[in-house]
This record gives sequence, C-alpha cells and structure tokens, in this order.
Amino acid sequence: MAQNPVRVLVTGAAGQIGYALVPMIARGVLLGPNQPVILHMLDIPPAAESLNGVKMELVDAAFPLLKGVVATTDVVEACTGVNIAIMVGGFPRKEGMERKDVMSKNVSIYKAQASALEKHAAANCKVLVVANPANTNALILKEFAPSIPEKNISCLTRLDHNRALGQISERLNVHVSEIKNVIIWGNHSSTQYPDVNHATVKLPSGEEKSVRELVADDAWLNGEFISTVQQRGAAIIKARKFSSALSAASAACDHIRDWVLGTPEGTWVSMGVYSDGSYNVPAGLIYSFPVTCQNGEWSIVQGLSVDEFSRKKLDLTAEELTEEKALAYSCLS
Ligand SMILES: NC(=O)C1=CN([C@@H]2O[C@H](COP(=O)(O)OP(=O)(O)OC[C@H]3O[C@@H](n4cnc5c(N)ncnc54)[C@H](O)[C@@H]3O)[C@@H](O)[C@H]2O)C=CC1
Ligand SMILES: O=C([O-])CC(=O)C(=O)O
Repeated sequence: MAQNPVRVLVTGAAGQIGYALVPMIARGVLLGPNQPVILHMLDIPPAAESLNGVKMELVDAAFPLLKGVVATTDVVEACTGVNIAIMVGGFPRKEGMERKDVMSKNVSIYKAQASALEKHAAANCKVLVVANPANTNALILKEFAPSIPEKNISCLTRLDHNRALGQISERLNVHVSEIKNVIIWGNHSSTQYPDVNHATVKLPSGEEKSVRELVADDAWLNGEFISTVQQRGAAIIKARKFSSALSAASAACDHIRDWVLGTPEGTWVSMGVYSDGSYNVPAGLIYSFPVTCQNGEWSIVQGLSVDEFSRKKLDLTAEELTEEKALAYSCLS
C-alpha cells in the first residue's frame, strides 16, 4: 500500500541551503526512496518571487515522490500539519553588527516560529534548527513551544561530524564509510570539540582499529585536526564567498534520516540536543552529544571516557553556550 506523504517544512527555502536541500528531500534523500513527501517552504516577503521560482523548478523536476508543494510567506500556513520542520531561515550577521544585534533578530524570529509550530504543526513534529546561532536558536524555540517535547527539538552539528570524518578519511586515505564514532561536543561554533578518542576505522581485513592508533600523530589530532574542523565553515566562506550550502543540506538530511530511521548498530552520530546533565554538561543547554537513534528517538551515548584534555574542551564550549543563552535571554527582556 502507498505510504501517506510526510509534510516537511523548510524555512528560509529561497536561500542557498534551501535551494540545495529541497531537491534532496523531494528525491528521497531525507526519508528514503519509498516515502512520498509534501514540501512546505517558508521565506519572508522580499524573497517571495524567488521562492516561487524554486517552486516552479520543483514542478519542472517532476520528482516522483513529491506529492505537493506549499510555498508561502505566511508562517501559519507554512507550519500547518508539518511532521518535520527544518529551520534554515534566519537573520545573518551584517557588516557593523554586534553579536547582540544578530542574536536579538534571531531570538524574535525563533520565538514567533516556535509559537506557530506549537499551535499548527502535527503532533510529534520533529524540529531541526540549522540557522545560526543554531544551538541557541533551538533553545529559544524550545522555550517558546513548551508543548513540543524537548526530545523533538534539535540543532545541526552533523555537518561538523561529517567534516571530522572527511578530515580523517583524507589523512588515512580510507573511505569515510569505513570510519565511525567521531564526536562533536558542544556548540556549532569555533569552540566545538571534534573528538576522535572513540573513533575507529574498519580495515580491509574486517578488523576495527582506533583512529588514534592509525593516525599515530597525537600532535596533529590534538591540534591541526581540531582547528581545521572548527574553522571549516570559515574556510568555505573564504573559498566560495558564500557559506557551506550543499554540505549543510546533505548533513541536514543525514540528521533527520538517522533520527527517523535509526542509526546503524554500533554507530553513533552527533546531534545538538537538550542537555540532561550527561557528561557534566550543564542541563538546559542545547549541546552536541554522541547519540544513537531508535524508533524515532535519540539517546545520548553514556559511559564514554573523557580525558583531561577533552574535559577542558567540553567545558569551554559549554561556557560559550551558557553565555549565548544569557545573551539570548537578555534580548527577550
Ligand atoms: N548548523 C550548520 O551546520 C550550518 C548553519 N548555517 C546557517 O544556516 C542559515 C542559512 O544559511 P544560507 O541558506 O546560506 O543563508 P541564506 O541567506 O542564503 O538564506 C537564508 C534564507 O532565510 C530567509 N529568512 C530570513 N528570515 C526569515 C524568517 N524570519 N522566516 C523565514 N525565512 C527567513 C532569507 O530570506 C533567506 O532566503 C544561516 O544562519 C547559516 O549561518 C549554514 C551552514 C551550516
Ligand atoms: O559559518 C557559517 O556562517 C556557516 C556555518 O555555520 C558552517 O559552515 O558551519
């Protein structure tokens, strides 16, 4: 029997990530090749014409899985009945703006969109926030949508996770699919901590070996590797003059797909989720942890050892998130 279509909201759909993301969703990259979808696309009125152009291209692409498109500048229409919400729309930092100015704009956007989702989305809607500052936007969304379970609100750090896999793959000359269990801890910012202490590589013999052992260069792993992943977004902006879009869209699909369909046995991924105090990370932050997913629910992987070097890095990125949270709250008052 044909499956009912899933309604997927993409905000900021006329932007760069939106343009890369909506065809991936319509092709089945998000939810698999048998799951029909209806796309809801939201943008702001100045982008309405461009948004309509994206809708025209979706029609022209004649995607077999795409059962409908709602393209709108009305947040209520956009949120109505959605099962999955990918929040890409936001206010970017512009020349001469202070951090607080950007935070203040995004706090009011995420507050308003939280209310619309809470009132109009389908029950059990899963939310992924991509727009920066992603962790704190997700936290504001959670605060202003109290009836959406905190388990259903997350932010994107899968791009950083994939970037870490990419760096190890290049260094060891092994395919990314043979590497697993890197971790991104903390904020989607330059304080994030890409951690390979539990990561392994599957060798052609079938044996699994630790990344640290195979790289055999702690100075690189504790130095250049970390800073390369932390600064990758900035390096892409320098090279392309625009921020990452195709890799961000692809990571958003990876995040939702694993959340809904589950992570493979023995493998974890990184997701920004509401901290319950695991690993002594302050409760009440949206913080990136290693998670496994089953039956549409994530759980934080417990019991991993954290050495002194890592502890400092986990704390540093938590401190930044605590400061961001305070700044966001000061914008509300
Ligand atoms: N978490 C992550 O890994 C990553 C996050 N990002 C962030 O994703 C966001 C989007 O990036 P791009 O697509 O490159 O930006 P973009 O500027 O090309 O697109 C953003 C879109 O959002 C729209 N928008 C602005 N306010 C809105 C609102 N209130 N409601 C709905 N739409 C609204 C804009 O009109 C624009 O079309 C940025 O905040 C960027 O920093 C980018 C890459 C990776
Ligand atoms: O830095 C940016 O604006 C884009 C971003 O989040 C990333 O590429 O990780």
